[in-house]
Amino acid sequence: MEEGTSFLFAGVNFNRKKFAVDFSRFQKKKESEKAIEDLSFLEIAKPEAEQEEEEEEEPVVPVKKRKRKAEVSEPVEGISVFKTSKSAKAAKKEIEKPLIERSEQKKKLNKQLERDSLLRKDNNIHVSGNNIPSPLENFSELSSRYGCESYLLCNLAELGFKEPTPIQRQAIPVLLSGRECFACAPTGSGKTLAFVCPMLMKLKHASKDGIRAVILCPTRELADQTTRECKKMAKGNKFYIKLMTKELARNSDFSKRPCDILISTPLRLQLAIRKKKVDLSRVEYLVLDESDKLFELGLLKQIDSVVKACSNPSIIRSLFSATLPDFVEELARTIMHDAVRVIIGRKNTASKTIKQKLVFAGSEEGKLLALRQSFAESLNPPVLIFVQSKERAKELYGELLFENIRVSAIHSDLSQTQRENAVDDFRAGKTWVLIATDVIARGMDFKGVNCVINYDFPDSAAAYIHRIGRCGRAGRSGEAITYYTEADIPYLRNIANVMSASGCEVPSWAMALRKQKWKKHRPGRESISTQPKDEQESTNKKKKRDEQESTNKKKRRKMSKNRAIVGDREVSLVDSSKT
Ligand SMILES: Nc1ncnc2c1ncn2[C@@H]1O[C@H](COP(=O)(O)OP(=O)(O)OP(=O)(O)O)[C@@H](O)[C@H]1O
Repeated sequence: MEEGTSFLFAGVNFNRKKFAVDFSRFQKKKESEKAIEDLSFLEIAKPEAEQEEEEEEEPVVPVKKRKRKAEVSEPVEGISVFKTSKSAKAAKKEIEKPLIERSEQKKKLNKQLERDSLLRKDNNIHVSGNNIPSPLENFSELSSRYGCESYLLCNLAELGFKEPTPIQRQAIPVLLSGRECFACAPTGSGKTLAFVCPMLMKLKHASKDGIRAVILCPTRELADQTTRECKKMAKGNKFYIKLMTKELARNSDFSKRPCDILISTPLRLQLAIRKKKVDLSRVEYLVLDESDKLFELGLLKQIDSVVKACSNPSIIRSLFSATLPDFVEELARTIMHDAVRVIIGRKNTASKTIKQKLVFAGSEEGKLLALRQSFAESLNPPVLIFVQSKERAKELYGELLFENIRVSAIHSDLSQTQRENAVDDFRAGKTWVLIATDVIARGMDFKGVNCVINYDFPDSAAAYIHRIGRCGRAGRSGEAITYYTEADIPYLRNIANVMSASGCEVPSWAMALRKQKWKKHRPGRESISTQPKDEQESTNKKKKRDEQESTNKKKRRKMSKNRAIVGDREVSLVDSSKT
């Protein structure tokens, strides 16, 4: 390994030999078998159980037992052949008691295992790992099994959460029992609560002993939303919950400010680590939300520095996402210990409550016409429209602005305040249509979005799942429309597969297309405009001329500031020796 490269990168080429022990832990085994194997008291009871079965098949009494029987007493016609002593009887009872207890325990355990597997089956929960805790039947088990404080149960009730969602049923007990976890569950299925609730329960109370939990999110918007959700859940218990802003990352010394839970994007936290503004050595819980995004190449180094800085050996790490590619699991296994894997439904599938549709738009112009037509016929706001770049977001915004539709756009060229306003206005219903790049494709919880339109074809199946997952959340229904052009056809099969896996109708020819080796699909597209092409060209030329003119003006103004007229000569005021 290169010097300075950390263990996280070592996992990129997952060495199965080197990690044979860890790897073997994740080999699939029957859950019930495992639970039985792992309970120490059953290790003693197991041979006995086997013996019982043997006894049923073969009526021969084992030597040991016969001997003991003879020692105790064998009444023949009412007379004891051997003298029975009180102490022998007592000894027999003593021996029998734990055996009975063990067999009772075993019966109980088997019943529990049956209940667990039924509950998991009903909720489509798939688990693997050692000795996995029982799923929750209801929220009140949080207090009966784990001593949850009443403030948290009150908050759940206040939020109207009557029953745990499938991911919450299983991931909460896993984390509460101190186990690491990687979890994959559909979009909008309540993953946030699945990691926030056990975190609050384990941290118990606010403290000033430094940062104890970190949640990493791939975007500022999601970090902001998670902070708000965390605060809602913690209401009534004065935890210090902080969102890492740029300002805090640069200038605030966290050793001087109390912080129990820190929520950040990887970039900001890495900056604070580099500037020695945070000490993460006491962190007990680390959550990587949207973990597959965080494990993408662009963010991997930042994640690595956070993982390294969280040096507490008893840290509990967990990964959550609606999509969990195999490479992320393999990478995660190299850093996690005895982790439990929880998958709800099938891995990498879209939420079943979304009606998905493909629309052939032919060309870029066709897309705009199709969009206008669907707005005229059946606009059912709020609607979220995804495009592939910030330039295209601006172009489409320009086109829709004059259509008497309350529209706004969000992309990375906007300031943070502008981005926040766009999200807030959409949430508050001030705008009906939000045009967005993939910056808000993941994790954002807009409660009532009715329809997601993929104006530009998504660049991967995962992007598709996350984008359309902005509607159809928490059991609500939603609609997803994906426009495609000739350029997108080779990539249609990946999306068609996702659609078909969640029970939507897909044209058979799309499923029969050749399998593409996946690479990000972002083709060059004509600009979004209904202007005829020659007009478009002249508008573009004019735009360019105006831009050039304004840059020249700025330059001239700057230069004239640095020059003065001395006598009849114009001289430079800039010290030429310094330039
Ligand atoms: N037990 C529950 N009962 C009802 N609603 C719930 C429950 N838990 C969470 N929710 C609600 O479900 C919605 C989706 O939750 P959340 O944002 O955590 O989903 P998610 O699985 O993280 O989605 P994504 O994959 O898009 O990030 C939220 O509005 C949340 O308030």
